[in-house]
Amino acid sequence: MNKKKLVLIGNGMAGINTIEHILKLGNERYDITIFGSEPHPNYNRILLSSVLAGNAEMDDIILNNWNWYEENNIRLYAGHTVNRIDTENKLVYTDTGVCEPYDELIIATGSVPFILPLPGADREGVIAFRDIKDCETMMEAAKRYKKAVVIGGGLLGLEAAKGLLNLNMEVAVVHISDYLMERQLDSTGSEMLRAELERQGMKFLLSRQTEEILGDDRVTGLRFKDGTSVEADLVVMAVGIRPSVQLARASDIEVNRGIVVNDYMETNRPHVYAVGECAEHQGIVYGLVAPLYEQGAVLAKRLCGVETAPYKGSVISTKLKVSGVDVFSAGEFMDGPDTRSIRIHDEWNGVYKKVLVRNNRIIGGVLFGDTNESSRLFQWIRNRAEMTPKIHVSLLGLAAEGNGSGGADTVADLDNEEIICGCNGVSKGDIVSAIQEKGLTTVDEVKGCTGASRSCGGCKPLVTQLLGHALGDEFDSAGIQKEGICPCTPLTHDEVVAAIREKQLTHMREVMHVLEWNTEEGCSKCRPALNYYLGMVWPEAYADDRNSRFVNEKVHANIQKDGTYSVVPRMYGGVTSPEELRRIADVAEKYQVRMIKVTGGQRLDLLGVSKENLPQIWEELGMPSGYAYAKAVRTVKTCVGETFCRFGTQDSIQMGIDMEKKYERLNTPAKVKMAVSACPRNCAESGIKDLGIVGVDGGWEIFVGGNGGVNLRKGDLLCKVKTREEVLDITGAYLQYYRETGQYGERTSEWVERMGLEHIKRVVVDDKEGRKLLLQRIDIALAQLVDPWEEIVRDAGIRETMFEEIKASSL
Ligand SMILES: Cc1cc2nc3c(=O)[nH]c(=O)nc-3n(C[C@H](O)[C@H](O)[C@H](O)COP(=O)(O)OP(=O)(O)OC[C@H]3O[C@@H](n4cnc5c(N)ncnc54)[C@H](O)[C@@H]3O)c2cc1C
Ligand SMILES: NC(=O)c1ccc[n+]([C@@H]2O[C@H](COP(=O)([O-])OP(=O)(O)OC[C@H]3O[C@@H](n4cnc5c(N)ncnc54)[C@H](O)[C@@H]3O)[C@@H](O)[C@H]2O)c1
Ligand code: SF4
Ligand code: FES
Repeated sequence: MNKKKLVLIGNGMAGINTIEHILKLGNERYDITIFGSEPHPNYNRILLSSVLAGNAEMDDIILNNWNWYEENNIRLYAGHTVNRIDTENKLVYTDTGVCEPYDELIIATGSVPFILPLPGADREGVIAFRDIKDCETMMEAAKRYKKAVVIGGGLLGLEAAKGLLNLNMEVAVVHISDYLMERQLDSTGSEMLRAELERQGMKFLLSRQTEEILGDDRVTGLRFKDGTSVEADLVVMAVGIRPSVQLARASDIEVNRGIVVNDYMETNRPHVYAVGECAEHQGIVYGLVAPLYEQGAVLAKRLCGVETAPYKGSVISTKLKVSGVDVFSAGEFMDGPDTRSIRIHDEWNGVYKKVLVRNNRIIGGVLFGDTNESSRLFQWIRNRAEMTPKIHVSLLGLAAEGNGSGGADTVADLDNEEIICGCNGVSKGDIVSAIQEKGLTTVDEVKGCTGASRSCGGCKPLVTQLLGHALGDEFDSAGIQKEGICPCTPLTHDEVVAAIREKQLTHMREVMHVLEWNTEEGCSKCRPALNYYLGMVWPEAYADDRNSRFVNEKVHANIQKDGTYSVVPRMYGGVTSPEELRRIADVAEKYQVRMIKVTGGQRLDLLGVSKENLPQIWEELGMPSGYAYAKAVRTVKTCVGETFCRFGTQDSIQMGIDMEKKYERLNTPAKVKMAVSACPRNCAESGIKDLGIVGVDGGWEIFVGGNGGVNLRKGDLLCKVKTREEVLDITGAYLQYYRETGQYGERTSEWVERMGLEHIKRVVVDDKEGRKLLLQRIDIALAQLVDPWEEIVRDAGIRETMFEEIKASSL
């Protein structure tokens, strides 16, 4: 059957959720192409608040990595914005010159933050909070500035403010109303929230309307309509969002506030659908994922020809994601002439519960301080349940139990239809049957299997309780805490490596089979990890599985946001020569390389190379790969050292070259950056490298576990040695020990903290016999390595396979 072309505009949460549903339905109909303005794979926007607050890393919030697109034969244009849709001829056009035909088109362009049209709103330091870039800007600003002001005391503003507090900024929230979260809370709940947030260090400027943003180039403060002002060197606007509809409007698709859709998410144009925050259904535009996912499920079925009930709108609930503050709100919460309420206000415990009733039906509620009952309350609200003496007693009973009620009894009491994960619409029954039928034992497995806890993560405690309830005596609470590699297995990284050694497992399939993976092929999380572990344990016998590597490692170059690649040849110790520079210049001219950039690792990066030209460029450069794309030893940065510098006490350049020549291409759990400085002035920044060497009088100091990236960490002094040979011995043993005990993806900065510096010292420095064995093992590993660029240039077979793969992949 000839496949139809399905095009999705918007690589965000709602659009990709729809595609996931289509894939689950068994996608035989469509060739899928996705356009996304952001240069990232699909990520969990909700958890940006957690990243900002320091409770998650950027890597943790990727929902579907680059490999997922490849594995599902999806062509992704990341960093491409669609700027025109021709609905007559069924074509979409991008700002990058791509034109793509479609048979069916989904618009999922989300929202844009509303920026108050104030004088000075374009000053540096005035931002919104919507995407990874904003989050990074805030994290950077927090390193240099002290005073942050957030405009808007809604969900987003308070989560941003809490994140900035955690980043050690002084934070004031400017709010237009006289109480916070007035769209979700009544005045009592809001007062309690304000008091708690003030206790945590937040300041509030309520009932203020900003008139002007002050400053020259960069913001210095805000002036309000009442004449008062506040100082600020960072301003975050969180005053609501607007559906992103310009594209649809310009393409003659009906737009009101959002893109108007019917109960099947169809727009007024044939074969064009809209889903997510950009869509308007029965006059409502939603701004939370739960309704957007409900829309996606209906649309996916519609597109796959599976019968579906129409989408009839959603009842929504919200939870604030600020640690130490439990707030839940759903349905109506403001008293009216025709409403009655049941209220529990326990000032001693800091708990407030309010349930609103109209015509004896439960129509809404607020929980503050104890949100354990939120699922049950939400269920009552969704069903417009009748207020009964039983529910009344149950509500009062909850008050008597006070803060922290819940636990096993709470989940045991829930009906099977009750929704545990509001974001993904997963019920207690769904989770319990998945646990029982598929033998799940961890939250991660439940997440992989049912989707519960995959979005805001607020339901994780309930999922954990359900596991305990469903497994009874078999429930291993310690086991629940351990992090499995991925949802395919409950085993941890360490357990898998131990089993590979003990059971002599030598192939990926064998590992999955013997260790009872619950998927046949594994997934994009476990396959690269297993490929690394098998290669590390069996360096001579194991044949690297290229297909299990991430796309950059497969093509030995870094993909850039515009779909081109970057080429970084190795320059040992950061030293080059006129001949090398000439070759680089010739190649750059011949292949019209867009930019040559000096990298932080002291090499030259050729940017904007088209994939077809990669092998010719490698050949004509005649230099080894710099491995700038791999989980491997990257660079050794050096200072000029004693040869040229007055302060130099050692030959840092030669030491750097020796180390780089010895360890180049070595696969490691995560990238490894090194540096050698010839005196403690540390011009090569040895103190923030995975391995940093510093020359001192009569020897060298070896620093480990440094990191100059997002999680800045100063390296620890491992030991001091006298000779070049000792440096190579200790660094070799250190690298091999990291290779053997590091978890795939774990940088040395995390590994050193996990293992403990003293322990590493004992193994690598004090235990001479052990060190010898580590060095023997690293030598075996190093002996297997060949330069991938040279191999591809030399071997037409490999080149062809790689090219087929590159062609098949749009990434
Ligand atoms: C910090 C933060 C915390 C949040 N917390 C919660 C929460 O706790 N619970 C909750 O339910 N919701 C929360 N939300 C809201 C939730 O993230 C959104 O409702 C959801 O992401 C919307 O999904 P979407 O796919 O409609 O839009 P988006 O996720 O915004 O995706 C749209 C994508 O389309 C791209 N795009 C737009 N125009 C084009 C174009 N012309 N061409 C190509 N690409 C285009 C955009 O760049 C974007 O990547 C939060 C939002 C933020 C910012
Ligand atoms: N935990 C969650 O569920 C969560 C977290 C973050 C974001 N979100 C979603 O992201 C979207 C954006 O969130 P949001 O908080 O920006 O939107 P919002 O519309 O919910 O809140 C904006 C707030 O800004 C206030 N405001 C408006 N104009 C103002 C002004 N001139 N000065 C001061 N305050 C002003 C409003 O009174 C309102 O309380 C929403 O859809 C929200 O639901 C949800
Ligand atoms: S680290 Fe010391 S020796 Fe090296 S360049 Fe700087 S000052 Fe000179
Ligand atoms: S409630 Fe948000 S992920 Fe489950």
